[in-house]
Amino acid sequence: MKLYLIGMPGSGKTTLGRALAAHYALPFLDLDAEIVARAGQVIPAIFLQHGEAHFRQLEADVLREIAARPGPLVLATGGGTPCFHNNLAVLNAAGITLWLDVSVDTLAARLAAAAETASRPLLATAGPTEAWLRKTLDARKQFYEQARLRCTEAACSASAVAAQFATAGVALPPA
Ligand SMILES: Nc1ncnc2c1ncn2[C@@H]1O[C@H](COP(=O)(O)OP(=O)(O)OP(=O)(O)O)[C@@H](O)[C@H]1O
Ligand SMILES: O=C(O)C1=C[C@@H](O)[C@@H](O)[C@H](O)C1
Ligand SMILES: [Mg+2]
Repeated sequence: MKLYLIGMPGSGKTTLGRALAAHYALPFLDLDAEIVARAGQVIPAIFLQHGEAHFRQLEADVLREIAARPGPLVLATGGGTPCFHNNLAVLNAAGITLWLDVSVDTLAARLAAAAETASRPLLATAGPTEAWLRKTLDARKQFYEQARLRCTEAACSASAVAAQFATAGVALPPA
């Protein structure tokens, strides 16, 4: 069983993904990091040199490769992953999707640091962070809502999510 974390930039997919992988003793992968390794360029450079459409194609290709691998893993997706190239269908077909449903206020506070913005090209070029987050969440919610499971902000810790999985009968290795 593969576990796929989806949600807005700053919602904590990478952070929670690492924690859940440790909790269940599963391999952890971060889709953004896999794309960087494949392209040999950091994400802002991919956007700058080749544009978003090229990034989205790479993202879709690498996602499908990971989904086709045998064995369980935890994958932190990119913020936009479920919203392009029918990726949501791939995610829901091959594993359990979990949406980290975090408020715009919290996202804005977490992403306020300059280093957080610089590594996220859509944010870096968008103008005021909070307005971009609100507009983007409005557009993406229809995709995120199709996740099989959802954690709201206070319950997005590894222990709370593991308890939710146990209740939902999600078949992951015992912690
Ligand atoms: N539960 C949490 N409580 C407080 N801060 C958090 C929490 N989860 C993540 N953060 C912080 O928020 C920032 C963004 O987290 P993270 O990189 O895990 O988000 P992400 O969803 O992977 O973002 P992206 O989509 O851009 O890759 C980091 O500085 C991280 O330390
Ligand atoms: O929200 C988005 O569309 C993105 C989020 C990041 O995880 C990266 O995948 C990239 O910067 C695009
Ligand atoms: Mg991340």
